[in-house]
Amino acid sequence: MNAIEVRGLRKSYGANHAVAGVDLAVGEGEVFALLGPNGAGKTTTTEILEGHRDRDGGEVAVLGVDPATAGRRWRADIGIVLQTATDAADLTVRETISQFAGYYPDPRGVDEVIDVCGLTAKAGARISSLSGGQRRRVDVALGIIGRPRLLFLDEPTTGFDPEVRRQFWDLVRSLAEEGTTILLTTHYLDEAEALADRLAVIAAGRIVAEGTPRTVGGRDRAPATVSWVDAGGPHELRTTDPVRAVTELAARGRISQLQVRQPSLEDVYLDLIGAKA
Ligand SMILES: Nc1ncnc2c1ncn2[C@@H]1O[C@H](COP(=O)(O)OP(=O)(O)OP(=O)(O)O)[C@@H](O)[C@H]1O
Repeated sequence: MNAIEVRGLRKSYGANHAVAGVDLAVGEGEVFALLGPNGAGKTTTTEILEGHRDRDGGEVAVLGVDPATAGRRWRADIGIVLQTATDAADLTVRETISQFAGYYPDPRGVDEVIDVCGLTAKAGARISSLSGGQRRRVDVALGIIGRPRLLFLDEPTTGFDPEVRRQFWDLVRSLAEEGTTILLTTHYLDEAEALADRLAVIAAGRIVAEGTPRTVGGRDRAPATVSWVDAGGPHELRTTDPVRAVTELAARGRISQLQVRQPSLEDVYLDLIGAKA
């Protein structure tokens, strides 16, 4: 059974077809990234999967259950880290996490979660005194405290400094190793590349490409860019056979600053969403 199975999902707000026929399958234990520009329909899609928004059409099964009719047991298997930060309460980090732990039948240890989320030094601090990135880590802690089988991460590292982002990636990897299925929404393509087994690019409510970070949108078959400088100045060549291009260049004599660049995930992504001519 797939952890997530979606067919023909549709959701409109008036005349705005925010989700216009999305098909999606995420296997158990997979880390799957949903990419797309602002307003593409990612949040609408994930909120339907989380059971937080109703849909106009299509079939949806999350952990084998339709989220529109799912009950408390299903909810205990789902972890959610939303875009909005935790409300600034007067409770401390430890108190907040302990309180949430009480909502679940088989929670992780509070101190273990505080530790893996890098919050040990702040465990006794009030939530209202935390920085934006620290609060975000509390959001993540609350998302994983219930030991979810499926974790939704909606732009989880926004506001993280580079070091904390790397720690967070390690945390996601260790959750994935434990078998947690993860649906990640992100605008950071390096994050998708580092974490996702597979990804889908969504634009204007439709999936425009799906694959692994290496192959999506024909990335593995796309032309490479060879650039160099010679007596005539800088040059650039797009070719599907960079080895041959480099061999020919080398035979020609004096060149410098030779570079061969395969298209990055960002290049492919921008092409897919029509951001480049
Ligand atoms: N509650 C709502 N009422 C009306 N329109 C909405 C509502 N929520 C979303 N929309 C519209 O639906 C479309 C998809 O929005 P959605 O939030 O799903 O996009 P997104 O891909 O998550 O964007 P972002 O990257 O900015 O978070 C947008 O055009 C948005 O304006």
